[in-house]
Parts: sequence; C-alpha cells; structure tokens
Amino acid sequence: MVHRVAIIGAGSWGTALSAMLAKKGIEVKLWVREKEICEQIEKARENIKYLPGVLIPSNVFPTQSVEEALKGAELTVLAVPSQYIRGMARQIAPFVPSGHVVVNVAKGLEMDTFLRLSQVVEQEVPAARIAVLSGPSHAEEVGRDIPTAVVCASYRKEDAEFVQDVFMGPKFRVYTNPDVIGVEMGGALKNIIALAAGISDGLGFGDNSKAALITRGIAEISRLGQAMGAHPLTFAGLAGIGDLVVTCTSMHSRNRRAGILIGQGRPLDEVLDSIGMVVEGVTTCKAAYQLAKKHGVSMPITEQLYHVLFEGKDPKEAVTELMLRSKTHEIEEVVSSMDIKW
Ligand SMILES: NC(=O)C1=CN([C@@H]2O[C@H](COP(=O)(O)OP(=O)(O)OC[C@H]3O[C@@H](n4cnc5c(N)ncnc54)[C@H](O)[C@@H]3O)[C@@H](O)[C@H]2O)C=CC1
Ligand SMILES: O=C(CO)COP(=O)(O)O
Repeated sequence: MVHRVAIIGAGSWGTALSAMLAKKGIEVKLWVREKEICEQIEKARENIKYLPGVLIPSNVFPTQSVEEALKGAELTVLAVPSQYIRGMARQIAPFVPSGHVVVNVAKGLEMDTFLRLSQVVEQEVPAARIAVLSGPSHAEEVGRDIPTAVVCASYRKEDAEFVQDVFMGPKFRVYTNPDVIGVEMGGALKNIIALAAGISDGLGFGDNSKAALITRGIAEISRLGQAMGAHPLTFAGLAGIGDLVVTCTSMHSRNRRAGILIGQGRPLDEVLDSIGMVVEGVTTCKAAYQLAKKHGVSMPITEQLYHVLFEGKDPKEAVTELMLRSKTHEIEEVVSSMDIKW
C-alpha cells in the first residue's frame, strides 16, 4: 500500500486525481504553480479556476516547492500540459531517486521534437521508471466520483501493476497494457479529432457527421500509431476509441468546445482565450501533421484541421474537400484478407 504520492500540476486533471487518491487514504503532495491557487486549496479546499465545486480533502497538501512535493513520495504523477512536461521533468529530476515510478497523465506530443511525452520524461529524468495513464476521464466527472475506466501502460509489467494498484478504486477502474506507444498516441491524437468534431457541431452538422469523424478518426489515429510502432488493437481500447468517443461527444471537452467556437467562425486566439484551459489538440495537430508526412501516412482529417487552424482555411471548404477526396476502400486489411474475397 502506497502512503504518499506527489502530483505535479494543479490544473483540472491534477486536482481531480489528487482528490481521488486522497479519498483512498493516500497523502498527496500537490505542486501548484499559481500562489493564489495554492492558498485557495489550502484554505478553501477548492480549486475554483480549474475544478470548481469539487472538495479537496485535507490530506491533499498543496505546495509551490517541487522538492517539498517529492519528499518521501513513493510515486510521482506529472499532470501539466504537454508543452510544459519537459520543463517540469527537468525541475523534478534532481529529487527523483533511481527506480522511482513517474506517471505521465498529460495527452499530447512535444511540438518541436514531435516526441511522445514519455520519451521527453525519459530524456529529462533518466533515473525514473516511466508509466502513462490515459483513457476517457474528464476531470469534472472523476472529481465527482463518477465511474470511470482508464489504462496504464509501462514497459515493465510490475510498474504498470504498481500504478494500477495505486489508482484503482470502486469508482476508478484501471487496466494495464504493455503498449506504451499505442496508449500515448491514442491519448494525444484523439484531441485533434475532438476539435474537428466540435467544428462539425459548430457548423450545425449532425450525428451522422460526428459518427463519421469518430470512425474515420480512429482509422487515421491507428495508421499513424502503427507506423510509430503501436499495436493496432490498442486503438480499440480505452486510450483509443474510448477516449475518442468521450472527447468528441462531451461538453466537458475543452477540445470539442474550442472546435464548436471555431466552427461558428471565431478566430483561434479568441477561442483559446475564452476556453481559459489547455486545448491540447492545437499543438498536437501541428506535430501530427508533420509526423504523418515523415511516416508517409495519410491523415486527411488532421491535414484539413491543420489548414483551418494555422492557414485560415474556411472549415466548410475543409469539409467539402474531405467529402470529395478520391474514392477509397474502408479498411485495406479487409480488402487484402485471404478469407473475404470480392
Ligand atoms: N482535464 C481533464 O479532464 C484531463 C486532462 N488530461 C491532460 O492533463 C494535462 C493537464 O491538463 P489540465 O489539468 O486539464 O490543464 P488545465 O488547463 O486545467 O490547467 C492548466 C495547467 O497548466 C499549468 N501551467 C500553466 N503554465 C505553466 C508552466 N509554464 N509550467 C508548468 N505548468 C503550467 C497551470 O498551472 C495548470 O496546472 C493535459 O495534457 C490534458 O490533456 C488528461 C485527462 C483528463
Ligand atoms: O482527455 C480528456 C478526457 O479523457 C480531456 O479532454 P479535453 O482536454 O478535451 O477536455
């Protein structure tokens, strides 16, 4: 049984996970970047900016010192947005003992290097053993004890099972998976499709369009994931289709909400300001667009979203181009299968 966990980052996800682990009786040291939020959690037991309405138990100890957060911790959770993972990993590195498990829960790719986040953590914290936790898990629901299922991936079975034991509870079920690449790529790339699904809603389209985006979205996520070494079946799991469905359909999703505003014609800067929290799909779209080119993988939705976000393309025109792409098979593997013939 683990007694003390460090959580680095008190945005909505770090805050929800802190409250959840604390309710299991674990002492949580929560590193909070903003002084006023740190004081608010300490005194009012609430994080009004990032997770309003959720009571933060008294065994969550907020601190602004990374050293203090990691002191005596048996596990460390990195819960800052993807573009800050390298900086935070570098800050925690001096306090991470050899063999200590660091779990990344951020979903994205590093924009300049296109690295997966566990690769970034590996570079910055060589003493750590890395795990990733991903899946359909909106902080607003986890913070309210709504039943949720996620997946933990790690290169070592014992590490994945260790993380599983720490997080598992009656309202939070954790599966394990050895496919680190697949779990990370599913979690990162679903945000691109969620932005597109939001745009579809913002344009006034319907459920047919949403289902098409989800289904063709997982096809392109899986293509890039496999090109990078992932197992295809991981994309049929919680970090793949599971997270894609929740993010494309939930009003909690910041990516989907941002997409709705873009579909309604609002400029990207204004949209990001009005959401006020991280919209990971924007930077991930940039990285995935380049990665798809590098691996020679077709990602038509990602490509059109890239043109809309960064080149001012009209979303309606992007939809027309998606619909009128040259005709193709649904699943190449079925066409070339030995069992099913035309
Ligand atoms: N919110 C959710 O429901 C879930 C979020 N995630 C992932 O968790 C990660 C963290 O997201 P949220 O907690 O939702 O973010 P958030 O948007 O709620 O909070 C932003 C966080 O970024 C921190 N921050 C701002 N500038 C920083 C800097 N320069 N250095 C370090 N930290 C800085 C803030 O202090 C705050 O903790 C993201 O990758 C997200 O995709 C994963 C699962 C669920
Ligand atoms: O990853 C999430 C749910 O699983 C959160 O999605 P958003 O970042 O779009 O809110």
